[in-house]
Amino acid sequence: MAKLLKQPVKLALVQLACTADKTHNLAAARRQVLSAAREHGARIVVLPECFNSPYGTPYFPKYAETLLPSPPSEAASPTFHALSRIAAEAKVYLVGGSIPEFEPKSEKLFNTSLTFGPDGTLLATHRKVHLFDIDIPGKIRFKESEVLSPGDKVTMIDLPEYGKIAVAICYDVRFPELATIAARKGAFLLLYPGAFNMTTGTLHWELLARARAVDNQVYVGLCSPARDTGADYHAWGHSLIVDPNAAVLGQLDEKEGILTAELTGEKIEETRKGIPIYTQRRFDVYPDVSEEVKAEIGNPDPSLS
Ligand SMILES: O=C(O)CCC(=O)C(=O)O
Repeated sequence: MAKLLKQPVKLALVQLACTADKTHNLAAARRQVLSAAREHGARIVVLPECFNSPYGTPYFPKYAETLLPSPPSEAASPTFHALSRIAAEAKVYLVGGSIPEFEPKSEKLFNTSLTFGPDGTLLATHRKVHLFDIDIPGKIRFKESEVLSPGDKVTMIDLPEYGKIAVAICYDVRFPELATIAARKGAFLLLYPGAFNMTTGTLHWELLARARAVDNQVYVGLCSPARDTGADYHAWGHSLIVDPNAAVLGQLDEKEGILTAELTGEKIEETRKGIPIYTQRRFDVYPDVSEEVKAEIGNPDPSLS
């Protein structure tokens, strides 16, 4: 089998303290990404979900930027241009967390992640596919779909010197299908900018990272904003990197910080050799039940039915 990860690579997750001031957030992101590259030697750097705004449905329209047609003007998307410049300055692959995006043609809002290469070119755009709609009485109610529309694709990105990675956003991590398709298409690393909360963070954050890793025998990184108890939404923090055997290589607490880990192809190969689920799958006994499920519960986005 061809090597999934061609050479070792240092990954950094930047757990940024995100404020209501976009200009401040972009300057802070630049400082931290440069530090991840220059002081920690990272070549892939990740920012958190909604890193340049507070997280919450009232904020999405207010902070949204227009990305299409691409490339957007500086006025339409200051964040697009800031991320492109930061990636080129730091000479890293930069998974730019996510930002609220406004698409003028459809007049829809999306939660969108932009990834740039070390020369500052845009490599991929991922719009959050699964919107965060939950209601746990007495704990948390959140309905992204009141304001946002979902994306519709698995996002794979080819990093020529290393191999393929996949990017998705926060609630997307709860859907094993997305991760497994990405892994089967050859991703060595699944990255999720995310902002879990104080209820589901304790319950599921680490569990989901480890689950996606053990399901697929690939590296997984979840990158959160730092917790701000003065904000409306209290992010869980605890950004973490998990290896293909589901061991946690490192995890931050709730404060601002940079987490790094060295990823190697040998670890993926050793894991898959020891527990060879990769070649033991029984596709002959896994029927595609998606049509039956859609017939029973409908499509989550009625516009897709
Ligand atoms: O899945 C969860 O519990 C949290 C998801 C979330 O915070 C998000 O999608 O932004």
